[in-house]
Amino acid sequence: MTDIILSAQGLVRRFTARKPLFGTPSVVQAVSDVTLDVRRGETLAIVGESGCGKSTLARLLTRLLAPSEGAVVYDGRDIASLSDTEMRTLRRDMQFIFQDPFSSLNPRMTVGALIEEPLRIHRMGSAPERRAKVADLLRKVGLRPEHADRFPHEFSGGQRQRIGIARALATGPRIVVGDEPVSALDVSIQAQVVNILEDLKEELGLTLVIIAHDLAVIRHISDRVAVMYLGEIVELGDAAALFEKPAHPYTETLLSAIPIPATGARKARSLVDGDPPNPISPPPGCRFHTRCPYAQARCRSERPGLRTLAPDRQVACHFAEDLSLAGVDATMAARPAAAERRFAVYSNARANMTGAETNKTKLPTEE
Ligand SMILES: Nc1ncnc2c1ncn2[C@@H]1O[C@H](COP(=O)(O)OP(=O)(O)OP(=O)(O)O)[C@@H](O)[C@H]1O
Repeated sequence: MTDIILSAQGLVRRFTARKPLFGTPSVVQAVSDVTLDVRRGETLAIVGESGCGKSTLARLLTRLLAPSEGAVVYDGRDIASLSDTEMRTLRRDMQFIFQDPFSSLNPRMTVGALIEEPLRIHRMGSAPERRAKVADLLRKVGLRPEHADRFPHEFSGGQRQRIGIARALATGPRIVVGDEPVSALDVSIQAQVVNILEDLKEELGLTLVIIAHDLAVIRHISDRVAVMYLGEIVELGDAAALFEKPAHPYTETLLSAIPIPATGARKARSLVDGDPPNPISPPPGCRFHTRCPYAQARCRSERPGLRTLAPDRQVACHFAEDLSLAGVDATMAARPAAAERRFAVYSNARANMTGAETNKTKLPTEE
């Protein structure tokens, strides 16, 4: 048995969008050539701003969506080639937790019926066995068996997401993919739900893929992190090392938006402003160059591929060595030496640009 349970191989997914003024169809490449392995038993987080293609990638991985190009391989088999019977097994093995616990649960079904539904679809167990299973699942997610007779609207957002988790676990999956499973919840509830997921992952030996736009949410539970920008993975690696030393300027930006716990409410200032470019016409060269404080001529013309920078670290940046190995980290505001080194890298990069080419950027100063 290999330690890779699921892998994306050169995945591309295009959507046809309509231009509002002329009605001419245009194509959005939501996922562009993504290659990624999910290791058995790990928690892999996929992070990035809204619109970068995270949900599309999650749907491709679970076959809720078919790729335009590339393949998804589960346990050594391309899932596009599975027979109907094998596909049913795959549906049992892979479950999805949706972002919005308010709209993803049918309001007309009792909680018990909602959790039991996947068991009935897959013809698993007799009616009494299914009822016992529902009670067990409710307990597992911190609810009570008698909650089975109530309806979703009787529960808070956090409780509804627990119901969503119980439903996802009903068939005994091996992989659970959570598409921003806590982002619709109050911040105070998010950690509770994330912790439940993590505990269940350990208890049941699951593999977890968690989609998030906020690194703070996944900081303590992920083993590895994949950072996406405009449809591409720009950095991938061991979570602790990546949080300690981001190698891609975009990862650094995401990290700099996380509050620093030791200093209370203070935040390090984000390095880039504005929205990402329109995915219908992504910039040439490195897609991040229009917002990157370190961008140089090469970045505007040459697209960097994902390459291995260190063991368990891949990055798509021409200058990753210069930037990451300079000792930059997200807490630079509290570490003057690191901030100075970063400023040196930043100044050198800026010195190589002409005034007209310089991106609109902020210096990495404290708030
Ligand atoms: N069915 C669709 N038709 C047309 N365009 C789509 C469709 N689904 C996604 N897109 C586009 O693909 C890009 C990626 O969308 P996706 O939802 O995967 O991003 P995301 O990172 O998950 O964003 P969010 O966090 O907002 O859900 C976006 O530009 C989006 O508008």
